[in-house]
Amino acid sequence: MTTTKLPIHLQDSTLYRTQSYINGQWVAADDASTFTVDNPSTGAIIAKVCNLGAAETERAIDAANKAQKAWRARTGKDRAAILRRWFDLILANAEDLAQIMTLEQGKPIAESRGEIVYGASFVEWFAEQAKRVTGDIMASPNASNRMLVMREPIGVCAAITPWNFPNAMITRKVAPALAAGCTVVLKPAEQTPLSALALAELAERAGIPAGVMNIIAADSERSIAVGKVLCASPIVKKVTFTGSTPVGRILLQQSAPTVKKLSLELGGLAPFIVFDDADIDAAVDGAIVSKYRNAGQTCVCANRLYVHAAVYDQFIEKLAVKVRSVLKVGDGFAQAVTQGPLIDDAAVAKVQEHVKDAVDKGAKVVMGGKAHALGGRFYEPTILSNVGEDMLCMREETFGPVAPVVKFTDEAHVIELANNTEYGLASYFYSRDVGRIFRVAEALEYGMVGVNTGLISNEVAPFGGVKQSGLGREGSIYGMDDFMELKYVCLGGI
Ligand SMILES: NC(=O)C1=CN([C@@H]2O[C@H](COP(=O)(O)OP(=O)(O)OC[C@H]3O[C@@H](n4cnc5c(N)ncnc54)[C@H](OP(=O)(O)O)[C@@H]3O)[C@@H](O)[C@H]2O)C=CC1
Ligand SMILES: O=C(O)CCCC(=O)O
Repeated sequence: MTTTKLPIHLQDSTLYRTQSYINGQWVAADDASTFTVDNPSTGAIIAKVCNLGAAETERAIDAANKAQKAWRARTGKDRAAILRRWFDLILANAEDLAQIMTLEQGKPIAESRGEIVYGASFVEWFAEQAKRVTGDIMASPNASNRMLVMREPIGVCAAITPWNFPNAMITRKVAPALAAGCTVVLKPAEQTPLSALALAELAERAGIPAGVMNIIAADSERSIAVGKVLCASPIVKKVTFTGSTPVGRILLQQSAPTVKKLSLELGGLAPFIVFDDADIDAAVDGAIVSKYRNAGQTCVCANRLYVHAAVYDQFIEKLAVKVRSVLKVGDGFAQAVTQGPLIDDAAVAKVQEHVKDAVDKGAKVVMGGKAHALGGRFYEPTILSNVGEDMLCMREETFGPVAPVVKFTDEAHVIELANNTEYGLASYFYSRDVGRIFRVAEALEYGMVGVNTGLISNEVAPFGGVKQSGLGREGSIYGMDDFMELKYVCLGGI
């Protein structure tokens, strides 16, 4: 653990871990190497984190495998009690966890506090679900047979998580895995390992046994080797990943030789449609939440806004007024800030590229459209009008605070445009016509549809996408299914 002076004040400084966690031990890299983590608001180095690799990952898999037998043998009720202690500890330490998150991820402290509660909700939910695993008895076509179906934990799971939700993407994977009786080896993103390691510290205090939850921190280069080991291992039975579609494809490919089960939460290109019968003020509020949460760095962010011609000017005007009045860019720790920095220079470059491409092709900058005066990784909340389908921001996930607004006139055509993508994660629309609500919700080729709301995520909802946005669902009553196998037992000679 670190004993050097921390860059922030924590009530409990022992949550600020820089070593990885394998088999209940805090460990450094075999070669003692480290990587730096910075504060995206200032660029200041906030930690040197041990940089683990392939050999340490093999040991973590081995530990998870050894722990698996005893963990799965416990009752669901027993596992639930331990998860519940983890949940209580996360909430008891919520302020420290939020401080760590804003420090390494940059999001406004209010959003970090919200994410800790959101992340904890998955631990509570799956602690409850651990007690509710059931099987089935089927009517046999043969009178002398009896047919049973049991649910069993799949075994050792690998989890790879992104930087945009450094807490909730971990709990949304680890909690259902542990509840089901699986053990886990998790690799967080290079940019946000501290939140993951703090969660491991609390897991240890909660009594999660050695080897059941292991965390391997690594920089981007070593992450590739870690990923290869996790995918190639015949011991690992499942990979669960949140991140970009290209990396999802790599993991799928790497897992083919060992025929693993995969859950993939990948990129999105969410359409946000405002029909002419919509409540425009509500649509503006929904667009702000959906587009600018986490500075536009979520996979369910509205990426493409389609607004009916009859309300287009009114919508843009109201959106611009609201963005100016409610969004404040700055350091996530500063008072009243709602928009932190982007995660790194590459993220800023991607946003700049999308805006430049749009402007070059004829888009009009309604507001923003440039780096914020604060400099660094801060980018102005941006609205673009006169947008066309050929622009990059309409074809690729921008992952930044840019709202391209397109005019449409026809319901069938806008559905066609919304569906004209390889992605299928979240979609949104605003309408007060009940017939249209059903028609459009059914026609959108997406895993999730928000109707008259821009915020759809919670622990009860099945989160996930169709097409190349991924495989499987997280959270909800279905979230443990991906961590369990069905076993059919046939009793003969009755
Ligand atoms: N669906 C979503 O929620 C997310 C989507 N994205 C999208 O992806 C874009 C790029 O973001 P980025 O952070 O690069 O996302 P990545 O998909 O590259 O990273 C997500 C996670 O995967 C790890 N990873 C990357 N490559 C490999 C590999 N070959 N083997 C094993 N693990 C790997 C990363 O580790 P490391 O950090 O060490 O490289 C990180 O833990 C964003 O602009 C956005 O469009 C990004 C994050 C989340
Ligand atoms: O962006 C992601 O990777 C997850 C979306 C956050 C959420 O709404 O759960």
